[in-house]
Amino acid sequence: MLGILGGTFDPIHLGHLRLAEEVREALSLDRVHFVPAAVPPHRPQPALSAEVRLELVRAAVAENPQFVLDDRELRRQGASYTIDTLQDFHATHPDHHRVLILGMDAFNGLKQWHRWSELLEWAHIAVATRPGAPLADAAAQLLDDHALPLEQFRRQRGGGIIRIEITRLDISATAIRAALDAGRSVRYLVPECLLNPLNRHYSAPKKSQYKKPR
Ligand SMILES: Nc1ncnc2c1ncn2[C@@H]1O[C@H](COP(=O)(O)OP(=O)(O)OP(=O)(O)O)[C@@H](O)[C@H]1O
Ligand SMILES: O=C(O)c1ccc[n+]([C@@H]2O[C@H](COP(=O)([O-])O)[C@@H](O)[C@H]2O)c1
Repeated sequence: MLGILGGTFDPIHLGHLRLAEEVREALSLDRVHFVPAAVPPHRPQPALSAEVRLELVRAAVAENPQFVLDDRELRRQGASYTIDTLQDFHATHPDHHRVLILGMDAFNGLKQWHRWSELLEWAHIAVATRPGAPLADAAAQLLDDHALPLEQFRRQRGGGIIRIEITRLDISATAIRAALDAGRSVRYLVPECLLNPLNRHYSAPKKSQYKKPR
């Protein structure tokens, strides 16, 4: 089974990496594809350019052989709808079952997604706990309607939703951008190898493809 972790990754942080690692382990996934969104739907556009977000994800996943940088959304035109991404994974990896990995905040908003009701035709969903994001009532109903025990989840090609308790790391890209903007340290919130590139992008906005953080 392949894990698919989509995100704006503006920037990628240790919360994303632990999310991927713990879900990979819990579900015995072969690997996790990190898929940066080009034009993320339903939110303001990212502060960092797509090229910079891609390079930061590349550096962050480089040392884990079970993590893969996947730039398919950056190669597409227009909004990065997850339904299109899942269908594309089906085309490129027809022999692999797919698991879409979501933090609870993202799962709570799932019913606002483009063609959301078709997502489970193309993948399972794994929902991970996240501090500050309790399971909303409508999402709890969705989870109940599609919950599958682990054994069946592994056997079935898609259609199941599984909730996974992960280490609760209260880290967000929003807080990281605010710290960088204010010139504060983000050490131990992002992988060590991202500190220099991030500080560069935030201290030299005019020379890079940097856009003013919102
Ligand atoms: N600390 C975390 N714990 C669990 N899940 C997380 C965590 N951070 C991000 N995620 C999940 O990772 C996916 C991509 O998140 P995203 O790139 O939007 O990061 P973010 O930190 O939520 O960013 P922002 O603060 O800009 O909204 C989403 O499914 C989100 O729920
Ligand atoms: O397909 C959609 O309509 C849709 C709506 C909102 C979010 N998503 C995807 O969900 C992932 C997490 O989104 P975000 O905004 O938390 O970074 C990312 O891959 C987005 O492209 C997808």
